[in-house]
Amino acid sequence: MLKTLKLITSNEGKLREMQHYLGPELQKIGVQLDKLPLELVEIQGTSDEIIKDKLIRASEVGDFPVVCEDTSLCFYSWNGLPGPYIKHFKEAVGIEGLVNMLQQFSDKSARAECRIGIKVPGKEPIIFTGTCEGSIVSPRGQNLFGWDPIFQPRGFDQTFAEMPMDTKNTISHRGNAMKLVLDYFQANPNWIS
Ligand SMILES: O=P(O)(O)OP(=O)(O)OP(=O)(O)OC[C@H]1O[C@@H](n2cnc3c(O)ncnc32)[C@H](O)[C@@H]1O
Ligand SMILES: [Mg+2]
Repeated sequence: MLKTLKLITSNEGKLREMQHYLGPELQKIGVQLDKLPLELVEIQGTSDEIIKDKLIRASEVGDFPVVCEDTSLCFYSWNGLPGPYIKHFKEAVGIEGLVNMLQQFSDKSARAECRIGIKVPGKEPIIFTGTCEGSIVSPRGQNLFGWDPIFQPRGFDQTFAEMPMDTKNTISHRGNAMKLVLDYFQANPNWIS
């Protein structure tokens, strides 16, 4: 019988990417990824503090294995801001506004970070972090997931929004964190039983 891991997020884009990449791979090792669309409360703090707290809140949703995620977008010219507050910045000023935040700086470089937290009842929480270096550009691309149209990963001519999901998942912050999740499950096959 498959063991179930509930993915808790309010974000359809994250759900899609995580189910697309993790779903089939986890199934091969006997774990079924199920979705639970729910917005967890997020504290203020560093990205590490936020995911730790978010994971505690996720584990309080029910007595079953849970996975949650938190994404940061860090501008080097802004010493790491907006960071974990990117959602609020984007809601306040839009993606054009995010591009404008860097107008006066020649350094447009940015780092995307993804933290995936997993909590199995009775076991220690585990957090996996993946990053992706890139730069902030004028919006390009059809995929309208978050700030994808303005993030061009280093070494690529396309923004995330111009790439197929498969390509994005092989290089992205989330893809890199998801690889670590799979490595962990493969090394610890009985972890969630
Ligand atoms: O319920 P949760 O999982 O928290 O979903 P959320 O949308 O609130 O997500 P975050 O708190 O992690 O905030 C991250 C913001 O960055 C956006 N985002 C997350 N991952 C992204 C990605 O891979 N590409 C573009 N935008 C992304 C997302 O839409 C949010 O506006
Ligand atoms: Mg959130």
